[in-house]
Amino acid sequence: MTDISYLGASLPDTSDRMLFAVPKKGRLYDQCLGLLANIGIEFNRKPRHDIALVSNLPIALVFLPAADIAAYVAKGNVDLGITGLDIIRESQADGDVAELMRLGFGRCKLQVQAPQADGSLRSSSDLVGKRIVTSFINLTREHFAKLEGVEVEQMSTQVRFVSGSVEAACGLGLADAIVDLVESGDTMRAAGLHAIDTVLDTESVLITNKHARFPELAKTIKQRVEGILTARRYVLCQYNIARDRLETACGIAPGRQAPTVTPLEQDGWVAVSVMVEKSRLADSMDALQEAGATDILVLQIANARA
Ligand SMILES: Nc1ncnc2c1ncn2[C@@H]1O[C@H](COP(=O)(O)OP(=O)(O)OP(=O)(O)O)[C@@H](O)[C@H]1O
Ligand SMILES: O=P(O)(O)OC[C@H]1O[C@H](OP(=O)(O)OP(=O)(O)O)[C@H](O)[C@@H]1O
Repeated sequence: MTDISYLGASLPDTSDRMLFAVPKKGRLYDQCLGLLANIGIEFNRKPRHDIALVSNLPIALVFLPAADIAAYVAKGNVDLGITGLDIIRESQADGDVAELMRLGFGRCKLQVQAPQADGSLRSSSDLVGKRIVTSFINLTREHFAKLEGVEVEQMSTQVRFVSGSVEAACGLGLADAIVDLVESGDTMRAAGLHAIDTVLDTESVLITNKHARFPELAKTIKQRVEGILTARRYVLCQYNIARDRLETACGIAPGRQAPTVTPLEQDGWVAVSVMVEKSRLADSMDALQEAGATDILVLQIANARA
C-alpha cells in the first residue's frame, strides 16, 4: 500500500484510485494543468493541499516537485507522472519507468556552458580535469567519464552539485564551466556564458511504473493525451477542386489516412477535407492553389482520435 500520508494531515482515501503525479510549480506547471483540463480531468485542489481527487475518474492527482516525480514513479509510490526527460535520466529511473509518450512542451537542452571570455574552452574535451558545477550531477559525470573513456570513479574532471542558480558558479569562481538547462539562452548570455556542448535534448514525458496498477486507466489517459497532441499538430484544410486534378491535390496533402472527398453540386467538381500538419500548412496551401484548388479554408481541430 502506498504511503502518501506526508502529503497532508487530513488525507482523502486514495486506495481505489490511480495516483498521477504532476509538477506542483515551475516550468512545467501551467502546461500540465492545461493538458489535464484538455483531457477532461476535473478536480478541486484545496489551498496548501498536494493531493486532489479527480471528480470524474478514479484518479488522485499528487502535486510534487518535478525533480522528484521520476523517482516516485520508479519506486511505484505513484502510478503515472509527468516530468522532464532530463529528470528521468538524471534520476537513473529508466529501468523501472516506462515512457508512455513525449508531450512536446518543456523543450530545452542540457548544455555545457563556459565563459565567453575564455577562448580556450571550445568543447567538452577542453574541460577534462577542470571544475564543473551542475544540478545534474549523474548526467554530467556520465558525460565527462565517457569523454575521458573511464569509469565515473576514475575520471579527473571534478563535478560539484549546486541546487540552483547554476549559471552564477563561473562568475563566482566555483567552476570553470557549468552544465544546465537552456531554452532561449538568455540566462546564460546574461551570465557571460555560451554553449560548447549539448548533453541531452529534453522535453516533458508521460511516464508510468512498469508494474503500475490501473493499466487500463493509464491507457485511457494516454489515448486522451494523444488526441490533444494530434489536434495541436494538425489543422483541417478544406478546398474545392476539379475531379481531374484531385490526384495531384491528394499527392500534395495526403492527410493522416486519406482525404475525405465529397461531390459538389457543380458537375466535375469535388470538395476535399484533409488533415495537414501545421508545420507544412503554408507550403501545402501554395501548392494546392497552384494545382487549381479554390475556396481553400483552414480550420482548427479541438481534439482528434485515430
Ligand atoms: N528554461 C526552460 N525551458 C523549458 N523547460 C525547462 C526550462 N527549465 C526547466 N525546464 C523543464 O522543466 C523541468 C522543471 O524545471 P523547473 O526549473 O521548473 O524546476 P522546479 O521544479 O521549479 O525546481 P526549481 O524551481 O527548484 O528549480 C526541468 O527539469 C525541465 O525538464
Ligand atoms: O535559456 P533560458 O530561456 O534563459 O532558460 C534557462 C533557465 O531556465 C531554467 O531555470 P528557471 O528559470 O526555471 O529557474 P531556476 O534557476 O530556479 O531553476 C534553467 O535552470 C536556466 O536557468
